[in-house]
This record gives sequence, C-alpha cells and structure tokens, in this order.
Amino acid sequence: MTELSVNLNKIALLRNARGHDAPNVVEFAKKFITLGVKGITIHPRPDERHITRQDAHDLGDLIRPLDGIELNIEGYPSEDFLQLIEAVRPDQTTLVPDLPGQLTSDHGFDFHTQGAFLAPILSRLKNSGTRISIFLDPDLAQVRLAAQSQADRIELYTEAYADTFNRPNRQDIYQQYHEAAALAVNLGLGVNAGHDLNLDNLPRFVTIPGIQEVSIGHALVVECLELGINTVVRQYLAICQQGH
Ligand SMILES: CC(=O)[C@@H](O)[C@H](O)COP(=O)(O)O
Ligand SMILES: NCC(=O)COP(=O)(O)O
Repeated sequence: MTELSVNLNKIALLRNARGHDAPNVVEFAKKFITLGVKGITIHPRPDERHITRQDAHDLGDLIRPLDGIELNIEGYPSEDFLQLIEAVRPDQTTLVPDLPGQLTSDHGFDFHTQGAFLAPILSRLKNSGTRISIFLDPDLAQVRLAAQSQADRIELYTEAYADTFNRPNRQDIYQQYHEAAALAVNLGLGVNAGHDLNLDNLPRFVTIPGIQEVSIGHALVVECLELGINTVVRQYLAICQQGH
C-alpha cells in the first residue's frame, strides 16, 4: 500500500486571495484526515504566496498529537526553512532545490554539484529527528549518491511521468521511474513521489514497486472542485491501496 499525503498549498492559495481565513487550512487538514488520509504535505515558499510559516506551526500543533498521521514539510533548505523545521518538528522534511521566486518545483537536487552543500544540512536535520527526503529526478547516478548521504528517502519528481502519460514514449519514462525506485530500495532508501500526479495517472504509477508515499495537491484540489472532496479522497485511497 502507498500512503497518500495531501498537499494543502492550493487551499492556502485560495485563502490568501481574500486576506481572510476562508478556506481554513487546519479545518481542511482535519477534513482530509477524517476521510482517511494519513499524511498532510505543505511547501511553504519564502514569499508565503500560499502556505505561511504560521500555517506550518498550526498544522504541526494539529498533527503532532495524532497517532499514525504524518506532516511532511517541503522546501529549499535556507536558514529560515531549517529553523522552521526545528520549531515545528514535522515527521518528514523534503528538501527541494527551488529558487525563491520559482512558480513551482521543476527539478530535483543534483548531488554532483550540491552534495557538499547538502551534507551539513542533512547532519543538522538528523539532530531534529525529522525523516529526511530529497527531491530527485529519476536518475540512477543521483539515487546512488543520495544513498551515500544521510537521507532516509528520496521523493521522485514525477513531472516527466505525468507529462508523458498520454504520449507514445510513456513506457520508457515509466521504466526510468521503475529502475530508479528499484535501485533506491536496493540501496536502503525509502521512496516517495510527487508532482502533477492525479486520478488518471496515479493508478499506473503505483504499480511501480516500493513507492511508499505520494504527495498530491494541485490536481487533487481541482478534482475536489469537480467531483467533491468525499468522492475524490475515496478514489485516491482506493488507488493507493493497490501500491506495493
Ligand atoms: C516539491 C513539489 O513537487 C511540490 O511541493 C510542488 O512544488 C508544489 O508546490 P506549488 O504548490 O507551489 O506548485
Ligand atoms: N511533492 C509534490 C506535492 O506535494 C504536490 O505536488 P502537486 O500535486 O501540487 O503537483
């Protein structure tokens, strides 16, 4: 079974559009948890365009006492971000190499050029007790280097998979993810995945062995608008049950 972690960025984006507290991010986290979701993901960006630092604290306070529910905080490991992680103490921290103004995540870390930068950061995060995941392209050399680092897991950046889902070359791309996940598992890393996954493309993705968690936000929120939150969560959980 693959765990579903619902990314609440777009709930916060809608909230921020009016400057009031609707929709309330914590209330939406509670709704998803009540419907059976076991993970909540947020990606606070430096400009707080959607998730704010306060949201991270509020969600930490909500989730910390809940057995079996995980908070995953994603972001670029700036000093500000690291201090937020040390204060909130999420179950999992996913490091993403995004520049401050970036529209959305569009590549994984490169251990060849950024390994030395990451090493002391990973040591520091180890002391805070959070599980460390590194956002990575499905590249075997990167997976090998991640396995030599202090990372516990990788998160495979699934844009290429999602983008080619309806194209003729989809089998080759699927194979890349399959091989990257298999190598990671062989080398002792856990494997997460995310970005642009949705109700259409997820069923095939979870046939890749070893995918422990998928974090999904943008499409899931759009699908909730179209189909309703209860229906959408039920469908995602049914798909994730097929993961192994
Ligand atoms: C790391 C990742 O793939 C997601 O966190 C994604 O970046 C979502 O961020 P936005 O909602 O800001 O696009
Ligand atoms: N880590 C990926 C994530 O949290 C959600 O990405 P998306 O579904 O909003 O593309």
